[in-house]
Amino acid sequence: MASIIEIKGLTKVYASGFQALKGVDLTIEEGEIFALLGPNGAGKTTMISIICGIARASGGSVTVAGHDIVRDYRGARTAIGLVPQELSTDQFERVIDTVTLSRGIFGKPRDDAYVEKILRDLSLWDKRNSKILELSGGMKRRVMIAKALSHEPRVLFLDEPTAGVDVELRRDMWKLIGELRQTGVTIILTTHYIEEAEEMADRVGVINRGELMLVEEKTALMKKLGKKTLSVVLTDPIATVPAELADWKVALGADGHEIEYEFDTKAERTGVSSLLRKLGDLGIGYKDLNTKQSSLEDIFVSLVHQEKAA
Ligand SMILES: Nc1ncnc2c1ncn2[C@@H]1O[C@H](COP(=O)(O)OP(=O)(O)OP(=O)(O)O)[C@@H](O)[C@H]1O
Repeated sequence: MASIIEIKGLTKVYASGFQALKGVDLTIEEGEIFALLGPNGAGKTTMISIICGIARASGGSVTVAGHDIVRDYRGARTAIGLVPQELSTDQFERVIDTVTLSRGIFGKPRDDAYVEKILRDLSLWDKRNSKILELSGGMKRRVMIAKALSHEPRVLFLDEPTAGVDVELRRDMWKLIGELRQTGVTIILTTHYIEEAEEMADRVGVINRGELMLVEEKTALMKKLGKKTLSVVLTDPIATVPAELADWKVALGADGHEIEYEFDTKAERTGVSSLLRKLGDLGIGYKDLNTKQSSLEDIFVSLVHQEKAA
């Protein structure tokens, strides 16, 4: 895969003296969905704003589709579509007009067929003659995406695409973003929601206090850092954990019907078979076994935790 964005040594010091980015290096591959995950104030919006030319970097360099964001601002900006956190569009304008106008602002020739295509892709075609203010919140978000895609960008930034929306709309948005990726556009999204990154991203970057702490393929990340929980479903419930199981640090679940054991999938000895043998020795019968992979959320919390401890 070819790279589409190259970020090298990016720093940002605000006028207040606050250092929001501390030397970020990152390459985004064309066609991927990259999720930038981090707590409040981590530097996500600062980074996006610099790439999109809304804020100035204090140091380092960024190229988008081969265009330097400072020396070749126009080239870089043309390659980018940005869906900001806040809805920002004239509420009285008709959907089709606002999207057509956005395209014009980028100096692209009028192309009604293309505008129709994105409105159809985003299920907005039936609403094309509605005023923005007549639309539901979910539809308004779709209009923002249509506007961002109006000039045929190669990279689409979504800054917290599902902040403050209900579960149904969030799932809708995920589906939509998945469909957009089929069109070949590279998608970078920022999110607080680990579930969102887990659901959609090919790669995940974790940013905290202006530093990119890790960038990994999502599945590799889950495998590498992931722990699993084994649930042993007992034939008969038990009231307390027998002292003989102290070495495994198990917990009781499901009102004493399950024994839960967390183990490290990377470890040479996971302790799973010895635990099961021990249960046999103790005459504790079981009828089922389940394992559950820990989520990206656990990984994220443990990373941020490790950094704090360090
Ligand atoms: N104009 C500014 N002047 C001074 N400090 C700023 C400015 N803008 C942002 N900051 C600070 O820079 C840090 C990073 O902010 P940024 O908005 O990039 O974080 P974020 O990761 O996007 O957070 P959130 O998830 O809350 O949007 C924060 O501590 C913020 O207070």
